[in-house]
Amino acid sequence: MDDELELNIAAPAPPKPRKPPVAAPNAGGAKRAGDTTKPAAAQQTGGAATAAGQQRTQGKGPGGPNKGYGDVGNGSAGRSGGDRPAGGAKGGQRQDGGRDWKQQKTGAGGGKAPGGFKRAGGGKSMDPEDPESLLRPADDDEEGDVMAALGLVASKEAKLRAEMEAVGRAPAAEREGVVDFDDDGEDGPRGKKRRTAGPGSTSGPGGPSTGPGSGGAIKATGRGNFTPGSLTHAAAAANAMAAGADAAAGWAQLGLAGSLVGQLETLGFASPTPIQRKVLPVLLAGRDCLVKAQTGSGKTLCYLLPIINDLQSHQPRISRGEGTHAIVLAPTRELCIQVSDVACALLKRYHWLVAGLLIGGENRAHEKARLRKGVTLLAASPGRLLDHLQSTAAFRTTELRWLVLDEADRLLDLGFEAKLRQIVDQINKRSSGAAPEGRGPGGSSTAAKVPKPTATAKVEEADPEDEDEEGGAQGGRGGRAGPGPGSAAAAGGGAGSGAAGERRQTVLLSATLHKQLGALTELAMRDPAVVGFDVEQTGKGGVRLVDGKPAPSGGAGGGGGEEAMATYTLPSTLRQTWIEVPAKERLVALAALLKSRTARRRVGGTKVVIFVSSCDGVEFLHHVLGDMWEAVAGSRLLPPACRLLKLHGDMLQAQRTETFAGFAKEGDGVLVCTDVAARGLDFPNVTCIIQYDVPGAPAEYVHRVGRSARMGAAGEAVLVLMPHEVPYVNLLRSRGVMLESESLDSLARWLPTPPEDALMSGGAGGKRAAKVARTAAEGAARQLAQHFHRTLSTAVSRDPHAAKLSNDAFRSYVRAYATHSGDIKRVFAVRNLHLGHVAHSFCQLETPTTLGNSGSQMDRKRRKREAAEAAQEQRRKKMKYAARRVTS
Ligand SMILES: Nc1ncnc2c1ncn2[C@@H]1O[C@H](COP(=O)(O)OP(=O)(O)OP(=O)(O)O)[C@@H](O)[C@H]1O
Repeated sequence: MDDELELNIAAPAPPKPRKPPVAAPNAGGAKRAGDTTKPAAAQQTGGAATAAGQQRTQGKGPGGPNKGYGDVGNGSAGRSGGDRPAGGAKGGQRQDGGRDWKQQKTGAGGGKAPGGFKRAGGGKSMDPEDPESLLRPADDDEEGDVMAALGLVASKEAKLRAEMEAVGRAPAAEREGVVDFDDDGEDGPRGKKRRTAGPGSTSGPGGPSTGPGSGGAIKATGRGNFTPGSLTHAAAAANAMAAGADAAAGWAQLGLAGSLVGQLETLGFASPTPIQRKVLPVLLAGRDCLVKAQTGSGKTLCYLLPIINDLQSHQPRISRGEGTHAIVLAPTRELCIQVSDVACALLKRYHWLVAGLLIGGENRAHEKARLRKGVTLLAASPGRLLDHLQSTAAFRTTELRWLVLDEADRLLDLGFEAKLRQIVDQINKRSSGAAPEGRGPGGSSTAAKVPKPTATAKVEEADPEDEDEEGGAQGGRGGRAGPGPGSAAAAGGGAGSGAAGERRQTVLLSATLHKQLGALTELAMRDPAVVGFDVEQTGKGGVRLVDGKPAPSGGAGGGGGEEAMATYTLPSTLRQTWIEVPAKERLVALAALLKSRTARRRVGGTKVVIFVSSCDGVEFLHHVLGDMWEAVAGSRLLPPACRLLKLHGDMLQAQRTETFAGFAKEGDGVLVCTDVAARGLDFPNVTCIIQYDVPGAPAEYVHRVGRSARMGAAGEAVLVLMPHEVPYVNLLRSRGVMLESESLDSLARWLPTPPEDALMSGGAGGKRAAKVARTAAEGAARQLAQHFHRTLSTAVSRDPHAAKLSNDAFRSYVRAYATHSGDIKRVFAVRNLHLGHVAHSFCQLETPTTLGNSGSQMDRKRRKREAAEAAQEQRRKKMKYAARRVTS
């Protein structure tokens, strides 16, 4: 049976009974009656959507009734998907990469001379015009397959081109079940703040003051970037407002309560986006749902609105004492903060519903206290949630009705899969009345008396979230959080059945969701609707998701399989280019790109995000492009109002949160970051994404560039590639991602030039460069830039702090490079790196002969500990100072 391709995740799909919630003991909540139903309007809407033929429920094939799938939206039949990949655990990949490195070093004759580090041959040659050559195993050279694959790519390309031409810059079209928003045109006025308390509103602005943020459970205000009434992705809102009353009716027609519609208007969300129109009826009708939709298309409201609509409708009202009714899981802390902020804003009119946050890096004791009081809607990162599920007795989830996996493909990846399984297991145990370890059954009050597990205090240092982001557990500081496509397919038997599963609605969303079938089994979804996928009939009466073209036989090995075959749709307002840059010119090219992209200030601000593969890399660039640059060049690289910020997983949470909020509020700014900022973050007005270090799988590319061109705004993404990396462009193309090329020479006027005095003091080389500078020939710009680079490198080598940053960054870069997996590894093979030139781009005057220890897990932990100690010392000094002032 072709069970690898089929979604076999559903139990029979009876209408989900809503059990009357069981009031938590000692929670003070009166027993409620009649709270089991959804609002009638919601049900009607859901029904209407079904009747309208949007929804096709298939099922009851030979494989059992649990193969039923509703396809909402695009139902066109397509080709079957790819195979399950052949494993490719990260650890193995890394070892593999390590071997590459060692072999290369020894094979190249000791590696003393820079050239000695260059690849010592090996590896099958790739045809840059043939993306399929990247997918085949090295020994697969059957001509028939090649021609077939090329034919597929060519036809896919032709189709995409035709589509792009047809769409042009025209209004939004929904292609392949994914929504575009370019009908929203240019930026418009922001949504006016209107204080419209809808009919169902129970507490208007003047209502009880205990908003969701005031209960102690939320620290929303000022943390995230969501400020009610200050939508900066105003295109959709403007468009909707232009439609006037009709637009406002849009929310109500979907079946949302009047009070919620009123709050949406207050916040400036005048009408639903296309993806919201599709998803809301499904969720309001009580179904589970898988959603694949473009970055920046409004997926957050797709799940928050049905959740809030559901929670606010209960009579008698839900009380905090009942514990948590909805959990939203997200892979990064910042994304959790963002979701929690939006939830808080939407909950303003429902003071009895409380939103909160559980993320690594925060104080556990405070979180426990909040959980004890009760948090109705939780945004959580997996590690910290699991931690509390296992150790916080007062954390009540018996009433859990909603489980949302935002960026689900990332959460189902290797790094998170085990945690996710344990989370679902814990939730199911609790919901079915079984007590978590060390607790008496059910009763929270009993449980609350259980002595605090001693392990809890100890884990304060060994933060489980260390392993969550940036592939920490595998790659350390220099590690890459590459998705292990299909990795979750190894999940065992479903754990999510029984009472818990029956009551719970589960939602999975991502711009790059694909078929992690095994892990979906764990989630026990029933009869989930799918939005944004193609589906097709299987020969056995079932239905399966179709996402792109099938994998060539034999697969890509390692990281191929399902993800390898996925195709993606990006906002048509996003201009995507790639630029080929030799390794040794990378840094000056980056400087030129930055200058060119920040030179002109856009209305609303100019923001650039630079993606780098390691935390060390971020630290190095932040120092060199900031302070160091100014010292060497005599002037700032960036315009005066443009701040340079950094964000990575090794920063203390307080610094991370500050940067996150700061960059969101900033008018102009440049953020150097790792992939910790690649998913879900909604920084307003990001005008350009620069991928300085290559992403891993195409899905990572999609999420990185998705930080720009959100909600119909214009944006740009530039991918910097070394010559040997150019075939990646074709790989992207085969996934439906089309890039134009830009040449380094087109940036000539922005390349840095050394100050005249530096030239004159630079010996014979400098004098020659000075002469070139005076002739001002355009072709000389790169030469001059090289000279500037040497001056900069000398300055770095003389400054011990900068030299250390440079060393660490170089090593982490090479380590991260070695962790590329699957088909990507054929393009980004570490043996293809000219290490001498790469070292040069990190301002090294000589090629390091050893990769040393930087980037190791231990090293990473040590640095984090040191940073924490330094911060504590600073706090201590501040308190001492404050105390002295008080006494004097
Ligand atoms: N109906 C709407 N009208 C106007 N703006 C909206 C609407 N819905 C969402 N937005 C805004 O659109 C932006 C993008 O939304 P959101 O972050 O939910 O996108 P997303 O699809 O989850 O993106 P990603 O895939 O990157 O996570 C946000 O600034 C949000 O406030």
